[in-house]
Amino acid sequence: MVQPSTTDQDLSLPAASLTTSISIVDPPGETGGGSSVEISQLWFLVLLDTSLSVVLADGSCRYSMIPYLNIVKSSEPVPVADRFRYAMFCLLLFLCFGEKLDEKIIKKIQEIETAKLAKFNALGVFSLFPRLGKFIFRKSWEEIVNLRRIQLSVLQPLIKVSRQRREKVKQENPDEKSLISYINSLFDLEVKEEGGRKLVDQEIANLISEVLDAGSDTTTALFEWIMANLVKNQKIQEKLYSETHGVVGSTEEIKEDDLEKIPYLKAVVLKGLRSHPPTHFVLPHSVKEDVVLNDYLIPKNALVNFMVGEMGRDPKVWEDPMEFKPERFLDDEGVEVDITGSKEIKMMPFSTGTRICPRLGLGTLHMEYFLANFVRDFKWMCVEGSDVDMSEKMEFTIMMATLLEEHPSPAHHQWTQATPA
Ligand code: HEM
Repeated sequence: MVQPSTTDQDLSLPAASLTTSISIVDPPGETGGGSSVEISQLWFLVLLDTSLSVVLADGSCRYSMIPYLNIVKSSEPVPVADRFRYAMFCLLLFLCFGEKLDEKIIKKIQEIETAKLAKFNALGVFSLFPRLGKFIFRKSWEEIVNLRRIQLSVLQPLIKVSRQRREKVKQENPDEKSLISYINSLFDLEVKEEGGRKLVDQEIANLISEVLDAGSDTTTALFEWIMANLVKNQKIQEKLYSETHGVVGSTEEIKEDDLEKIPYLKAVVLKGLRSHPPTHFVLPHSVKEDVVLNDYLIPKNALVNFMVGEMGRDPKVWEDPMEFKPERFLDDEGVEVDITGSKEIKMMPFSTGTRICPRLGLGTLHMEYFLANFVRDFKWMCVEGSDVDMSEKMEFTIMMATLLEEHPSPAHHQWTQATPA
């Protein structure tokens, strides 16, 4: 979800975490089984060797493979969500700046974002009412403001370099139609209400920070929930594997165009979005005029929110709502469900209306891409004798209460869940 800032408009949203033992074995139907080192290497490779979204000047969006071949060998269990979140940070920073940043800078930016969100979450319900929150939690608020200063000091040099580069390219070729990045589009933005002025660095830093938070935690939470469900529901995992394998085979890389050919993959992602939406509320909205709804008066400017989590789990709308049944999203013609709210609202993980998540397509694409690659390359299982703990924990998004961990072992590669804190 969107990064809470220190303006009155922002809020931080709830989240949850998981604990289980999971081992990776050969995909169904495959023979042989790589050694632990090979599997270990592949695991990290799959996480970090990822496609990056590249938006062209004509508005088209393409994925090009830009590898993050950051193979890590570790004998310690590694929290899966942390690795995934880092991979998302790499992706999103590339999207923002149009270039692969130095790893140290990526980690620094991530560290500041994480600290900021943690502080904001600590405000609890007062994050919804920043004016009050500022007053009651003065010290925490000062810390948040300080973190934002540090954040600006890290982002500002990057913004400066990008701005100079942009100006140089424009001078040399005013009709330049090459690759653009998010930051370049921000440089071109004009604030009409304020005489067409351009955005200042602090505003650009805020918008970049918003994308990082909105795009990393949401996707990470959803990924962890879907993987946990696939571990619990082996038949569904096998079906997903065979449908994915049927389209791409075992040797080829799964590309964006391939994802379109795997309706079952889309159904699995939709199922995850329905019963484990990363945020159980949207950002606060308000009505512009007094409105009467079902005999209730909603006064002008009153804050309004929606119980997104409850909607997707409503037994009046969804039979056996917590059952993992991706089939219910499929009909003879493929995937059948409207998640934008334009026809009906049975679930709204991305919200609806004019403030609907602006990167709904990108979020779904990331999820499908990672899941397809994960399931095509490995079989994910609980380590014998353990089960997945599906309790929820509220953070910035709804995470698993016990962290899912990847745990290298001499015999084979395993995942275990961390002991709940
Ligand atoms: C599974 C993935 C995602 C989910 C479930 C999700 C969900 C949401 C929701 C519920 C909102 C609030 C809308 C409202 O208040 O009405 C939102 C806003 C937003 N999301 Fe996403 N999102 C996802 C991925 C992403 C990604 C990948 C990006 C960026 C790369 C992104 C960028 C944003 C931004 C910038 C906003 C704020 C829009 C505004 O202020 O009007 N989201 N998202």
